[in-house]
Amino acid sequence: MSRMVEALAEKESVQRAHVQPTFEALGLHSHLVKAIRAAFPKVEFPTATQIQLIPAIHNKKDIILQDETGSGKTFGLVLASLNKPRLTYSDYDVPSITTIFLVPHRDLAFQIRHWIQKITECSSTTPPRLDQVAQVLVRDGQMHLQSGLEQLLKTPPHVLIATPASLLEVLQKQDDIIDFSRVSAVVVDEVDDLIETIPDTKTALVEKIRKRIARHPGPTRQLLDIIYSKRKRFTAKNREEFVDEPYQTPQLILSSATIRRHLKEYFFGESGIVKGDVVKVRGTVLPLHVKEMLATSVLHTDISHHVLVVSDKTIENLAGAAEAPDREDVLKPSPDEEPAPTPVKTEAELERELGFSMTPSPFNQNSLEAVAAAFALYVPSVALLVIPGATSIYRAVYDLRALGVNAYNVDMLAEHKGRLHLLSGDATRFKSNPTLFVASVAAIRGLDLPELQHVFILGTLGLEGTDITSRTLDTYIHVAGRVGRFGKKGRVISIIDGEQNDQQEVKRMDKILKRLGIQPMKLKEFS
Ligand SMILES: Nc1ncnc2c1ncn2[C@@H]1O[C@H](COP(=O)(O)OP(=O)(O)OP(=O)(O)O)[C@@H](O)[C@H]1O
Repeated sequence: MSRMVEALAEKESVQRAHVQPTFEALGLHSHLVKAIRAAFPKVEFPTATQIQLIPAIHNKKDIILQDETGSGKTFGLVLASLNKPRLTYSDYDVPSITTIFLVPHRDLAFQIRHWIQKITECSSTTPPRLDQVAQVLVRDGQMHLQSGLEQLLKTPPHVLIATPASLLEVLQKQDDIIDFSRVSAVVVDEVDDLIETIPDTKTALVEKIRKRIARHPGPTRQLLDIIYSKRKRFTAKNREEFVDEPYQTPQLILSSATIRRHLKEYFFGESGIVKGDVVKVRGTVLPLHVKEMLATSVLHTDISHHVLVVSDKTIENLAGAAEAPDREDVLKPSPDEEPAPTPVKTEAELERELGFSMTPSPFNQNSLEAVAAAFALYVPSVALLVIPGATSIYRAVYDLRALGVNAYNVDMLAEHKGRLHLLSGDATRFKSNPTLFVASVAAIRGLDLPELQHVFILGTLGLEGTDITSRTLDTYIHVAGRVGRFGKKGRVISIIDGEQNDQQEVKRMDKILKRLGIQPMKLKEFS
């Protein structure tokens, strides 16, 4: 670099530092900031969301955090949580849990732990053991809840990351395992996924959903009722009775890109959990309306949306799709990289495959072929395929492999099934054999694979139910939001069966995009 270029770069970084607060200025300890920079060299300055969020967390008031997908909400929550001081249970001199993250699925839990692990490893020459800093509690084939419970008792971590169902189950086994009056904060990440609410209107559909929710309130509601039982008992009228009672409950942080009015009303009203002052941290998002024309504001402009309609004979762009400009910015495959290692199959996997080879597939093979074709055309290193929840991920993987696609189910604990892709850079050396991760909608909220530029959606049924509700639209926003993160370009390609039920699927997709105000674009390689 010439001296002049160096001087200019230095000037720019000085100017930036003047306008943009540093993590230290927001209250993060300098040793933590050092570890963050060492673990994530690309993280230099806080994002706009983090600038508001980190000081708000230190203020201890409840927080509603809403900003677009990929704006750094979860990452900011992790940093602020690691910065919190640890309390101890004075009776036993054992450290208590400082922050509990409630997340909708195991892979997000492991992603968060992986981030914490990276930071911990960079925190000193003799870093603390990971289980002292972060533990995951999920219902998982590989991890028995009993062992999670024992681990929690033996070494309470600074940060506990759990799915609500597993934490509830552990509390039902041993209700005093966590003293919630000692917990500093409870983060409900992807809160609208964990707590379903609906608008207060009187349509038959809304009534049906309301009854279902009343019958099955779900583990998150039950868990928050336990953690915040003291708040629930406290009203303006009985205030006096509680004067002498310690009224200490954890700071509650509700986070998502899509928090609708009816969810806030649930927290402020019906639930009796949120009282008093709440800090609202909002980014650029505009309110989500029942008529969704503003919803694109929560989708990045650098994501383009495409729909391929598939029949026995053709793969076509959706009628009415606009001509797309050339997308040089979306990476093209680069053939000369190192080949990816082929993992050895387990006995269970081989047995499962044998079973599949003898049974007909539930998937429309034309649609899977369209996925395989678009994947081969566009994907440089990694893509995500979202399939309907009622179908088998393993079967989809098997069928796609038969079509020559390097497909895997997402598993953030396994190197080649996601872990390698959690941090940008690690997997780019495997470009010659791009990977397609297959997941259902239930397992993609909050996932962050920095290289991801393509998401495929197989049919509309994965987008929550057969009716189009606000949840369907929010689900599309979250699926699309896996790409276009942090200034990267992205494509969302929906694959729709054009021969099903008088084009019902095509009409449904068209309606979803219209309600979201999205103009689909043509993929010029298809007719
Ligand atoms: N200050 C920062 N500078 C650079 N990169 C950042 C910064 N903060 C977060 N990131 C990166 O941005 C990506 C998205 O972060 P994160 O998952 O926290 O977003 P999010 O808002 O929670 O998204 P979603 O709504 O989809 O869950 C991650 O790869 C993270 O490492």
